[in-house]
Amino acid sequence: MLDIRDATRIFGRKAAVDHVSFRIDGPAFVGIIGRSGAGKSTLLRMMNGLTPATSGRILVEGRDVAALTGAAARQWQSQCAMIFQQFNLVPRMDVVSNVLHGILNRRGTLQTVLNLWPRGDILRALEILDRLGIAEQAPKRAEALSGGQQQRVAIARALMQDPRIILADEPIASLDPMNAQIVMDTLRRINVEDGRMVIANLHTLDTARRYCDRVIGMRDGRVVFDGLPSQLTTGVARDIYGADADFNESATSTAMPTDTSADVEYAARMLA
Ligand SMILES: Nc1ncnc2c1ncn2[C@@H]1O[C@H](COP(=O)(O)OP(=O)(O)OP(=O)(O)O)[C@@H](O)[C@H]1O
Repeated sequence: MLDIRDATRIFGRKAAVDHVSFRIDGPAFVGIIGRSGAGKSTLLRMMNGLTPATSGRILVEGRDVAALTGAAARQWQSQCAMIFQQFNLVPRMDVVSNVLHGILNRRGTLQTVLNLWPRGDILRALEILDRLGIAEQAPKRAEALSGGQQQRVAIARALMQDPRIILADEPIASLDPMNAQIVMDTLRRINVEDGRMVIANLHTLDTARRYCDRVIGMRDGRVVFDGLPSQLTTGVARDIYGADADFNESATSTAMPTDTSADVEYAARMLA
């Protein structure tokens, strides 16, 4: 379904993404790992057109989405939702309006300015929030929510687009372990229950091992590992991260400590 061929992005004289090729058939959960600057974000942004490719092709069912412009590019972006580390919500706006913003580009300017939404869209936004366990937060301002709740609102906004692919750029890097687990469980549920492909840049190995069907390791813009989580040994990880012999992978751990936050009950339900 997604076939990346020789995708390259050059900034100045540096190749941030350097002749990357891989193919994903079907709705897999794929993790991309690598040290800071390896090219993970640039690759993700190339997939949905936020960063144009310098060369190469990104084929989705045979169509090169890297070559799209104008309305066709925007239409592809709506099928390929993106989630960011910093959530990218409108902080002073209520949660349900933030979710409705997922379909902003399908609406007229006047409706948008007046913040008028069809009843059907509002009900769908509330349904999605309910599914993600945060329906009771709908009337609150986004800025009043915890980081984990805000990331779930961002996921709800992505789902509002009804995307085929969800691209998550370090979705849990700003969260404590409990919320990180809730957000990853949520993404996994969407992947399994809806059959949507999820590609997530992850900064911790244990998360990649635990949630992904497949892991791609990047180093200096290139793919240096592409395999199953079980093949991601400490030696392989050391190679991906370019770390020396005293590489300690527990430093990249998000293991969950005992915690009694308000989200524990929801986490327990998700994990049951
Ligand atoms: N807009 C830009 N202009 C110039 N250089 C850029 C730009 N975006 C990324 N780069 C460079 O491209 C390289 C890859 O960056 P990228 O953000 O894709 O890496 P990353 O693996 O996602 O790192 P991190 O985990 O720190 O986000 C880096 O050297 C970065 O400085």
